[in-house]
Amino acid sequence: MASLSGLYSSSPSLKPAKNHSFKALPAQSRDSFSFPHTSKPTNLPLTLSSARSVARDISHADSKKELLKDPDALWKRYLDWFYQQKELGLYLDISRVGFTDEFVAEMEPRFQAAFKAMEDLEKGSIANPDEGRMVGHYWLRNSKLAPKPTLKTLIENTLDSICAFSDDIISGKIKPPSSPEGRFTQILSVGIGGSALGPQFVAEALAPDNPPLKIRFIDNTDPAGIDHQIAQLGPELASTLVVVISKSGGTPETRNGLLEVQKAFREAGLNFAKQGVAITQENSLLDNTARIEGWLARFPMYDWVGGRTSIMSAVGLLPAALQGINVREMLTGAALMDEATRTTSIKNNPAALLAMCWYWASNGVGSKDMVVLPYKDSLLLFSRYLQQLVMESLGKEFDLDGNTVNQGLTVYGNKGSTDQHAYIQQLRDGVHNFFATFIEVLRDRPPGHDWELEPGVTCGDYLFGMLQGTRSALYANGRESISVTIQEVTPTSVGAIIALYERAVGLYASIVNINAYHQPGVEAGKKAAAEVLALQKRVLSVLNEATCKDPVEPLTLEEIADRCHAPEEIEMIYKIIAHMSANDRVLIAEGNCGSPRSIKVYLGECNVDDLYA
Ligand SMILES: O=P(O)(O)OC[C@H]1O[C@](O)(CO)[C@@H](O)[C@@H]1O
Repeated sequence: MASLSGLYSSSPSLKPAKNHSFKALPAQSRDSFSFPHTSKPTNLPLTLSSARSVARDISHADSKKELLKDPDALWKRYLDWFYQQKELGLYLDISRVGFTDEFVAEMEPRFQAAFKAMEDLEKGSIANPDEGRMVGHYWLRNSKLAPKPTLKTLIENTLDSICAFSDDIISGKIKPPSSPEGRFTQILSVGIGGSALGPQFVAEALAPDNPPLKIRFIDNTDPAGIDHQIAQLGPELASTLVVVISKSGGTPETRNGLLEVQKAFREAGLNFAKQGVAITQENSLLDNTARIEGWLARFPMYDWVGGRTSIMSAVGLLPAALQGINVREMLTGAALMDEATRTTSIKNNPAALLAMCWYWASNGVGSKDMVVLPYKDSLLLFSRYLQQLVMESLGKEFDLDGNTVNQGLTVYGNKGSTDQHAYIQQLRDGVHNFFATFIEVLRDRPPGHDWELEPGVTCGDYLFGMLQGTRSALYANGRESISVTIQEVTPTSVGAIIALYERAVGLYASIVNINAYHQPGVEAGKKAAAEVLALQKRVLSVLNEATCKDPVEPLTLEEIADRCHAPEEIEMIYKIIAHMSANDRVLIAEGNCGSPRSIKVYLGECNVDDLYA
């Protein structure tokens, strides 16, 4: 086995690399931040703007080379910008991001405005103007901040009822009606987006090896995926608590998941209502269904908590508590981080430091992607969780003044060191379109479990070495990185990093002047999907009419499109037919579906009732 020193010897040395593309001094205008800092082949003619961009890169690369040549200066930069939240044992290192003092000074007024906006938001301003809503996820971990006493009471009562309900489920006081086990053993969580990603991340990060209830997720309308989850439960369906989560209560994927699960319950002769729990806004479709059908329990979601920041509401807390995770500690960790990120000094505010680095690294226009690399298996889903938090919040067409800005920040990542054997080759040597965030966890294993797999070296030392080696290798090749360090993966530290990123996203949105709390783009896709399903119904009706003729009249795609009065939708009609035909639906497609021009379609049977519908 290679020794650790051997491992390092194959790493690139810390010498200045060619083709740096670090930034120089910040440009003065908003406009000048819009030049992506990708390295450009120098044999191509340079436009004025790209020449300016390259000039900034070269100038900054020079200062970076200086730092690389001078470890003392780098260490000083490390110490100068090192942030620590003592109570949480959380550190932030931004020394490997190349911002300058001038840049920090330039950002100061924007940050002061962002801090003020955040203060107003926490006091209950309408921080989501498009939807006319307050944004109150910070109140969930400090109910005293809620702008009205009724909200404070609601938050506290909900938390108490979550804890009491989960205690009763775990202890067996509340039993499934027909399970031989006599207690609930499984959770089947049905929800999507913010109604799944938080619970998934928390389960992966914090659930004990043998939780009182194991959790599974249906987070899509993929029938095979749903079947798989139900099949995996097998006879344990009888002891499964089905937690249906949807803030709006009308999301189609979640509704479909619920209907499929209810069908499975019927087929197994089980009473779904006695095992169903709803987490949703009062009087939503889901809430009304649960109330009318008499489900086991209902927990509230609030108008003022967005899906992607709902992890500290019943959405995240109930599934966590049912798995035996200490949700009050999660809330404490988040509250401590909230406190730390309220300071209006950029240098002492870890969320502001993150937002500032994101701005620097991506020129404030998302020109570079954020690669999130937790070196800890249990944090595997953090990047997926952040994808929604960051991209749904920041990916916006218009700014708050109505200007077209097409903002965003792309997030991806999986975990280290696994990714070192996948895409880190490109990060080190390939297209320079990213900055990295390392998440470091100092504690490798619970105390007393460690052992040395070779003299002086543990498995965790290797993981540590891989992280540090990758950070150095990236930096040596001009690739910027942030490091967030926590002591251990605990409910407190997980609560803290969630709160850290929530606040960083909010501040970043302010400094780029966008609404972080709406998602108009998602609606466009949902609307288009509904139109496809409406078109499918028209296609079926046209085909039914042709099938009911004597003799049956098989139709070409053109004929179907004409009769649907949608000639412009012929491609979609073809796709609808190909999909239905692949699924053995009533439809018969003569010819080869791979050759759209050749096919003629009719239905397997004529439905006379539909003719007059
Ligand atoms: O909780 P709901 O209302 O079902 O929504 C699920 C997800 O869908 C979105 O609205 C996007 O469609 C997300 O913002 C949200 O987290």
